[in-house]
Amino acid sequence: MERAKSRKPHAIMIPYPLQGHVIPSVHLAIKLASHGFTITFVNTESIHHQISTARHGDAGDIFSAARSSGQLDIRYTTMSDGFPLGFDRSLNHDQFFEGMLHVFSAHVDDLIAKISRRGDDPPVTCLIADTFYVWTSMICEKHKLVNVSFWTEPALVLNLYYHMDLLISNGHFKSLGNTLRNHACLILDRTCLDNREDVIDYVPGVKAIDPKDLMSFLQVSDIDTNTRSYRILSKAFKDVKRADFVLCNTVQELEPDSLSALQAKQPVYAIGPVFSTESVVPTSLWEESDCTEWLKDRPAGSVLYISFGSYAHVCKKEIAEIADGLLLSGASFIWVLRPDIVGSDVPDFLPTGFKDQAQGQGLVVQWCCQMEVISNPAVGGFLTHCGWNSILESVWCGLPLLCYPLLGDQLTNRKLVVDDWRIGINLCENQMITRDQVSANVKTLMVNGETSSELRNNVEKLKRHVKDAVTAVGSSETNFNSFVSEVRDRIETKLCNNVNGVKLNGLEF
Ligand SMILES: O=c1ccn([C@@H]2O[C@H](COP(=O)(O)OP(=O)(O)O[C@H]3O[C@H](CO)[C@@H](O)[C@H](O)[C@H]3O)[C@@H](O)[C@H]2O)c(=O)[nH]1
Repeated sequence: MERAKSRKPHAIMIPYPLQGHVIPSVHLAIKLASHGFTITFVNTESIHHQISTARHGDAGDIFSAARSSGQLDIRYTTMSDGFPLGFDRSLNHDQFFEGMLHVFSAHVDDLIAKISRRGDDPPVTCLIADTFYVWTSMICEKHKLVNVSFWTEPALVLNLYYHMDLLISNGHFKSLGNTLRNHACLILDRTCLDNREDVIDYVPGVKAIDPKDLMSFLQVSDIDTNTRSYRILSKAFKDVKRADFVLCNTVQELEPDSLSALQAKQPVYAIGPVFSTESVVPTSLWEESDCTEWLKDRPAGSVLYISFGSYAHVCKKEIAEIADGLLLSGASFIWVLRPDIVGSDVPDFLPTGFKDQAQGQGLVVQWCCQMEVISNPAVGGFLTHCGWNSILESVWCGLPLLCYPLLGDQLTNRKLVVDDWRIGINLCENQMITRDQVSANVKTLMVNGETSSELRNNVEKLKRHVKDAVTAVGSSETNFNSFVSEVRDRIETKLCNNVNGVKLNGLEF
């Protein structure tokens, strides 16, 4: 037993193969390694290929600089996601997610078996996988690993998915499976899928939430979408209930009620924000533009930073209205528009002449180092799709937000930002976005006035909570240390249970 106790924990980490999941996972890997873990970090070959392409050459071992600067034991490997490198995952989104649902686990199984066979020192004892994966408990049981789920969205969103059964039984979310059970609806009449529209006030830890603020996947009335996303969600959020630990990239003080409700069910730790302002690990999937020169002589707080993240798409019409609204507002801006923002088959999406008209006022880039740009004193506001990383990063930099949620958790995140914390405003009030609304709201955010200063005061308060949380005595740091100690104990217990001649991933007793 003593031999087992003195060994370092060795965790395999598998982020979801999307930018907004890879970035916090990389930071978590570094944090765990600096607390004595050995980490084997796994990117899909496709993600590795995109990182390499963005850097115009093979990115190699992305942790090599972090390893030598911090003497961290992080190993790096890649695995197939089941599709060839040339397969356009953005364009063939549905097919890709079917693969994630049905094929990915076989590759994970293979990889873990391979790592176990080669007898790594220390042996693998733990798996840290993204909460959206549907296979984690099955893999952990098979390979006798401690199961850690990493949640990269707000605790509120986890809490709502966690209680999907309540939403279904109360008629606020009618899954297709539920509908099919109802014989009267067998004709698949769309009205059968209409969800209740009154306020949801029965989810533990959620005071009240309007159904329009639920994650988009729980608001669908389209049958095909409903079946596909429901199959992933129902499996993943059943599976998370079997995790030994759940790590959330959020802050206890920001979401105490949802966290308490979840903590009453299983060990859930708020350890966020998990990011570093000086990361040496390449993670960008697109080539970054350097905006420093452009920002150099801009007055403090004068530039609006705009990004819709790495995943969601925006249609050409919306881009045109935002573009015109920006010109009308007269505000300076940096606008990140990734090449597949409309679709990877639509290369030209900006209105003709926009770049010329915006010269001097704005800069359009395909990607940048967001943390570096929004930390620049010239930046004074953030027009965002409400991705959770962007919200945390914006709060960290004390920037108020202009919210344009597009899908998934972004709709729920908007509620936190605008309604609960009052650190942002909506870009538009109803579905249809217009240039006049864009211009008016950009001005409200960027030009000094009552609303702008109230938002700035509120975001400063939140920023203090977030920064305090990661100090040595702060909640996130304390939670992280408890997790490290608990996971070590759990590994030991697991090893004890496997004693008496059983060999666990190459570890002998
Ligand atoms: O030019 C850019 C734009 C973004 N980023 C970074 O990319 C990440 C983007 O993450 P996020 O803001 O969360 O947006 P998405 O990429 O859209 O993230 C996905 O993952 C998030 C976390 O699970 C979810 O909240 C989102 O809804 C989902 O779309 C952030 O760390 C940004 O700093 C850059 O470095 N450069």
